[in-house]
Amino acid sequence: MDISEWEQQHNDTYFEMKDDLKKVRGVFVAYNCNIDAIRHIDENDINKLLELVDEKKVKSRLMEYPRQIDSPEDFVARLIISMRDGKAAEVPTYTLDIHEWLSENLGSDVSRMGGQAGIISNLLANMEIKNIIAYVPWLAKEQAEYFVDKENMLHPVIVDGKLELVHPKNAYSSDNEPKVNWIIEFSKDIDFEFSGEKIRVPRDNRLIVSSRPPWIRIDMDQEIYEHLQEVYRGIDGAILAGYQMIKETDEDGNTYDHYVEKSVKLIKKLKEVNPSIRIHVEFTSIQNRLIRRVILKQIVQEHVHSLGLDTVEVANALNVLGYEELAYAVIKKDERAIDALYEGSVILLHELKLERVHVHSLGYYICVISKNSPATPEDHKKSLLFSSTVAAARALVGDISKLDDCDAGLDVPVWEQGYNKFETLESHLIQRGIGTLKDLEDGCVCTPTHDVIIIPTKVVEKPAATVGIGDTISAAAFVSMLSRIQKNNLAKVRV
Ligand SMILES: Nc1ncnc2c1ncn2[C@@H]1O[C@H](COP(=O)(O)OP(=O)(O)O)[C@@H](O)[C@H]1O
Ligand SMILES: O=P(O)(O)OC[C@H]1O[C@](O)(CO)[C@@H](O)[C@@H]1O
Ligand SMILES: [Mg+2]
Repeated sequence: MDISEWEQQHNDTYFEMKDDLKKVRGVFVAYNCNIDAIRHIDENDINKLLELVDEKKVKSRLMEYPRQIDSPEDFVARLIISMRDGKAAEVPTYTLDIHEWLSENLGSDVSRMGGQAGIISNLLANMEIKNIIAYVPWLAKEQAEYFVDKENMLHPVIVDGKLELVHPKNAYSSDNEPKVNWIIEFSKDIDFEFSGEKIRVPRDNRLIVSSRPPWIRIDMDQEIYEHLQEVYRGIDGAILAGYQMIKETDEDGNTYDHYVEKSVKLIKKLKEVNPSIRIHVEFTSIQNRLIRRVILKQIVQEHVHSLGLDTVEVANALNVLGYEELAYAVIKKDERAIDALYEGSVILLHELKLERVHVHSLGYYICVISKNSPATPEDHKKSLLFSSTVAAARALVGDISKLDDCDAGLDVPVWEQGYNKFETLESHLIQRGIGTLKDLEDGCVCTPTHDVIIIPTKVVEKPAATVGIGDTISAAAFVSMLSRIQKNNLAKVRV
């Protein structure tokens, strides 16, 4: 199929999938919500920041490449690296001092909902999907105000010993404080000088300072946990994210095993609430390699059905699973990269015993599916095409505030460069005997051990916002897949 036929496929599928969303009875979303303090900086700002820090210290930090931000010098060093190399980065800070320092010396332009779970909760509630049940262990009053004010936006609370679902603004604890992340955005071609080196920013990008306050815990209130089966409204799927918050040993002396056990217990509880529930984990950048491996091998493997991640995260996952060479091939920007990405996705599917691995990359998605997936390859393909249109709408407009806003994605073209990468993979797979030209033209290949869906996707030339588009892609695809499972089940009942 040529690019115009792929555009037609997007548009033919869209209205059917949009309509099917109403078949989903409810989605549970946990854990991480942030307030994202967003600041776009220019030359003046970077020069002002440089005056506020010790140049010698920054120089030495630049060499050391800090993995966490403990001081203003660490922050400025990571900012210079991001601006100079044009690479998006997300760096944790364990001290609240950085938030204070940035508030005093930089300030933010706007604050918005952040965190995979926060972004996904709002997206799905705005897409008018029934019963979006968010669970945030550290829900504070200020954070609760960032949830969309809609009736289907819910959070569990215990009232007189019984579980109730209310809007998050009525569910917060006044003991909690908001978790604020800083998103420092900068544009291509900014010029500045540091220690005699002239630096020109090669592309629009951002540095994310992910706060990790001492009170953060990936856990669930015991009373809510015990009453969870009272959620009788039917939860067809769960989207879980935020495991990157788990520490090797926390301030209370609990090791990561404690939180792995709690996380697995919640997944098992959700399966008690609905034995046919599908569980999705949205991945993210996890600096700590031990924690990254523990999440994959002890939470995702055996307990989770679906994994969403971008290409860098595929490489990072492969790396800690022992596939260092393949991980490097995924990251290298050469012809083989997309092949390695496909191979790596298949390895993740089998090694982590998943039903589905959905990888999003700029211009194409790859989704590998196990032979026992409750949705057909055609269902998966339609859900990917639908999510490509929804993501394009979000990139174009900056947000989705109602389901019809997604229609805006229909006018976004499939990206030529993404289509070319798709064709590269198509030809390599045919050369290796994995699928015929006909299969690949449809983007749907069935092999003896797994099925593969590959689609070229819509890309917005000048996106209004980029943070959270990956979360949007994964959530829209996963939930529309849930609607297909519901549709198939309803069809069986009718027969
Ligand atoms: N301009 C754009 N138009 C459409 N999709 C985009 C655009 N920019 C980024 N994307 C999609 O968003 C994804 C980013 O996902 P990810 O890296 O997981 O970031 P996040 O999780 O913060 O959203 C990319 O892989 C790409 O598929
Ligand atoms: O790991 P954290 O601190 O929850 O942040 C995860 C992501 O959520 C965001 O708030 C928005 O996606 C970003 O700050 C960050 O990339
Ligand atoms: Mg992501």
